Amino acid sequence: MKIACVQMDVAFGEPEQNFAKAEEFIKEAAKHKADTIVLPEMWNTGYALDQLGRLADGNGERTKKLLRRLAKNLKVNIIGGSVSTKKEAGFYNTMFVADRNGDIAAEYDKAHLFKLMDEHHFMNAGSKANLFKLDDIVCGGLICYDLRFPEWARLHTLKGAKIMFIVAEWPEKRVDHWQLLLQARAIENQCYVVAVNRVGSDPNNEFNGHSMVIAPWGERLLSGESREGIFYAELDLDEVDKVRKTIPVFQDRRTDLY
Ligand SMILES: NC(=O)CCC(=O)C(=O)O
Repeated sequence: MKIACVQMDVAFGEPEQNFAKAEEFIKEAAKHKADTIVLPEMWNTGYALDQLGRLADGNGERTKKLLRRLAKNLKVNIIGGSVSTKKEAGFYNTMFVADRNGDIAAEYDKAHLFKLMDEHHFMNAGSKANLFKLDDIVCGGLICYDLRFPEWARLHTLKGAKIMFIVAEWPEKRVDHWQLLLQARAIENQCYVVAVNRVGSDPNNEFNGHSMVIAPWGERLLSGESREGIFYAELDLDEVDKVRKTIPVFQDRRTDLY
């Protein structure tokens, strides 16, 4: 599976600009024969949390329409990063996934809200896991701060995920945590981790990308520097089974102890 990580800058509180840019990036990645294209977190509005009443996507309709159209026309899978959505109960940080047929394969509301960026004052947390199939491969999808909760990633790999997609607006000042935690999640879960972070800045933070693709043995297949652009990597899914056979962590877990 050829992966395209769209490490884009997000215009703060400017969905029109961001929708146009995301579309251009997706088209460019499709030209490079990507199978699966991944966008970053909250790419429609950025963390313009006090403007969500005006800016958030109503039930994600605009986002779903864009992703479905592009996925179907270009015959690609799209992990739509996440967008701010307005649903009946309030605002959410929502990931939509569209498959090559143009169907929505997943809708996931971020489960862990990040207090340091005030998310809990404005957003509601989701409470469902995010498992979906792309080209017959079981995948999981997490959003940014979710990465700090190993049990959450584990729950997805216990249910069969071989690729974990993680989308983020993870500030530069903690990028060392980002890199280490991503590598740890890949090694401990013996799965591919595909992680896309934004670049640029908003009124509160600087973001320096470092999107990463990590193999199940822990090798960094991609470390996306700090510039805006698309970064590519190839996944060989047989590697997951090989690594899980070599060190059978999933069989050796002491479920009688924990
Ligand atoms: N957008 C987020 O959830 C940021 C998480 C983060 O920066 C962290 O350190 O965790």
